[in-house]
Amino acid sequence: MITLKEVAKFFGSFKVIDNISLNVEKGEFFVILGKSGSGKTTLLRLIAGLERVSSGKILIDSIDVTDLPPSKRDIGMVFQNYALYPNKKVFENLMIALENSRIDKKDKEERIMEISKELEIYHLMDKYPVQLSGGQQQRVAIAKALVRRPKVLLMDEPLSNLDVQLRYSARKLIKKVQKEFNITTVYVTHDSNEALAIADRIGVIDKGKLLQLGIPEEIYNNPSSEDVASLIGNPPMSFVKIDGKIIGVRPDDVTIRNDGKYEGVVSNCEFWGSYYLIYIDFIDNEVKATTKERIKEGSRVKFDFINYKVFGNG
Ligand SMILES: Nc1ncnc2c1ncn2[C@@H]1O[C@H](COP(=O)(O)OP(=O)(O)OP(=O)(O)O)[C@@H](O)[C@H]1O
Repeated sequence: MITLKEVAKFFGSFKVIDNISLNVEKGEFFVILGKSGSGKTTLLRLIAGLERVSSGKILIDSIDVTDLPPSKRDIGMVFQNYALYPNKKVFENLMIALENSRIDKKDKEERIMEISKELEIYHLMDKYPVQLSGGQQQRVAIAKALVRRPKVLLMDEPLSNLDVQLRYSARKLIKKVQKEFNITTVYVTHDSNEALAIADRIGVIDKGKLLQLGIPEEIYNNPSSEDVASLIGNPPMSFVKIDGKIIGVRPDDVTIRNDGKYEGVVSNCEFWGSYYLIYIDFIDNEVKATTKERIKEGSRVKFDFINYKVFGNG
């Protein structure tokens, strides 16, 4: 379990992390979601010990690690750039990760074989990193982080260099291995769909503050504020001002019909595969809706909201 107690981090006078307290349970897949610059990477680096907290405490399995260096925290890390030794073969890269483990050579080899089979890199042991595809390098980097069997795995946008197809298979594999080894994981992303797909629980942060903590369904169905709602879902929610109130409505919750209460003009129509996404201008607002058929730009349409969330007075 990882415990953060009122953790704050300043760079100069700039508060990057603002008194964050949270628990990540043993074996939990915890995702930190936030936009660029929100403080995600800094929070992960604080847990790793790559940055020192300005105030607060960090505990791993009830041990206070606040003042310990990364090497003493029993963590594995995977970052965007996979940090493999270019002049070492895959097998040697994995051996280096076990350099300080007090187990004999045979056990080290067994562990490497086990994790390599799991991550489907067994056949790549004699290759140099440069001979591997991005997806293969990423799997080696994960193997490198896991082969020591750390208590905690920290991942910072580990899929961002992969193409779309590979991202899906890689995230499935990460989740499978994480559950099999029951490893407490903190995973940073700015991609809300990725967060919703992979997380046991999500912590949404903005400007260094923890805005909401919950399971994916809670965060999606019941965002606690406009800031959280604006980060979740693709296509995203529209925010409209109606009768002095700010209302958040998802594109799926807008129906186009002849007797609709509202009326506007379609300014854009995009094909998204199984539906079209249309943008409707009305009064000072823009609403996105999904439709089964293409609607020409410039058309007038009537519509209703079948579901929405009120976020306050506008
Ligand atoms: N070493 C540093 N010195 C000063 N400011 C920093 C330092 N590292 C990060 N920052 C600032 O702290 C803020 C948070 O940065 P951080 O990298 O944690 O955000 P992020 O959410 O991970 O963003 P991204 O998704 O773009 O990587 C940013 O405004 C950044 O400019």
